[in-house]
Amino acid sequence: MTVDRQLISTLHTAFNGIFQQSLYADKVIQHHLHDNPHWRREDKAYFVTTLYDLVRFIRKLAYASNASEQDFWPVWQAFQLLNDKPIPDWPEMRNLSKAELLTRLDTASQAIQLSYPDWLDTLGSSQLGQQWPQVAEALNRAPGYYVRANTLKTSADALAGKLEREQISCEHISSALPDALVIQAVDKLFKSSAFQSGECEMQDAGSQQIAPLLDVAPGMKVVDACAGAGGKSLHLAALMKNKGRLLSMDIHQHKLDTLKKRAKRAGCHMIETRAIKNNKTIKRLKDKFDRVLLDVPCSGTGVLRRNPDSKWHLSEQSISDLIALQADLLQRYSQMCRPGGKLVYATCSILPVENQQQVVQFLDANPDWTLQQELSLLPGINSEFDGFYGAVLCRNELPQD
Ligand SMILES: C[S@@+](CC[C@H](N)C(=O)[O-])C[C@H]1O[C@@H](n2cnc3c(N)ncnc32)[C@H](O)[C@@H]1O
Repeated sequence: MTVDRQLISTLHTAFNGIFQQSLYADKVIQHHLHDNPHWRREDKAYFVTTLYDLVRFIRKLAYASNASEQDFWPVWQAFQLLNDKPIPDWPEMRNLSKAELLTRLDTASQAIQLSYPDWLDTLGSSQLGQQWPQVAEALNRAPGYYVRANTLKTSADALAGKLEREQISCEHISSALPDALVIQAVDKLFKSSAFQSGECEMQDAGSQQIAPLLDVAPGMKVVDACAGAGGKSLHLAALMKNKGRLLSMDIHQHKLDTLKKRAKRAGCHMIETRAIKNNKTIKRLKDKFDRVLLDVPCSGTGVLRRNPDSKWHLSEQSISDLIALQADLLQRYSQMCRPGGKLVYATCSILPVENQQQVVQFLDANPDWTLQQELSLLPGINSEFDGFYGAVLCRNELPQD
């Protein structure tokens, strides 16, 4: 295989956009794909997978090639060598061999070998012990792509047939995830008629395991208090068969606006949205709901496969701020649940300090709640999907007089 100079020059520009101008990798990728419509399918695939891998492994590649993390050429050359890809005869290439790179890496620290910041490697090890290296490695792999059949409009079988007819090959995952399909050719999905007519939503198969924890039924009153753009609200509406009340809230109106558009496409007419302006918005809803979903802001460490650049943007301080916010939201927003109702506390974090430890602290301070069930999806340990956590908490009935 020859290496195309124009493709690699574009990769270089994209790399600088991410590492020198701090642009988000997905935005940079979208921009360059748009600017290069003539690229062949394999060029596009090489560009996207290589750029994401450079982001994932930048620390390791820079160390192995004895270069700065800002220095594209040796980093890219190390990537090519370590992945047994061709090295062109260009003046930018150094006199490097794969054996030399591997020898340097042999004596590198675990954080460098796994390509994580030191502080995150230390935190991961202290939180997950011996499981951490496996989880860290799994989070360094490219993600799979999944859709959820919108059962308000179709079934997973009918959707699979329709996607296949549109040249999007797909497969059922398991009977435990009846509405989930894994798909190839993700680039074709958004233009497909199945997607445009609201018969499916793109949603990781791990994420699809959160809404069912709420054990909703048609006619219930449910609030999704950190709804964002509505991935889980749409799933809840489908599980409720569009019957009852589903209030989707967030502090950001623009996310709720996106949610409204998605809800319209998906035919989820039961969804009402409300922006949270202050604590009064929450207090007014005290004891009002049968079910409360708190899909709280978190480190996103469970979804690093999709957002590999975020491991370089996170910090110990940002995680400790998030932990304080999560505890506060759990305490205040849980009051919207009626006695006898249920709340699901969820994150896309793999860190117990954002998950189990938050729940233990909440239960210690709130004896009228009990833990019914916990789900902890750890990539590389018990899940091939993204990392998610969900705890089902029940608010005890008030004692009868
Ligand atoms: C993990 S994301 C939610 C993802 C969403 N549930 C989904 O499935 O697509 C967390 C959301 O919490 C929102 N958020 C942040 N602070 C909040 C607060 N004080 N109250 C409610 N929502 C908040 C963020 O805007 C973000 O949309």
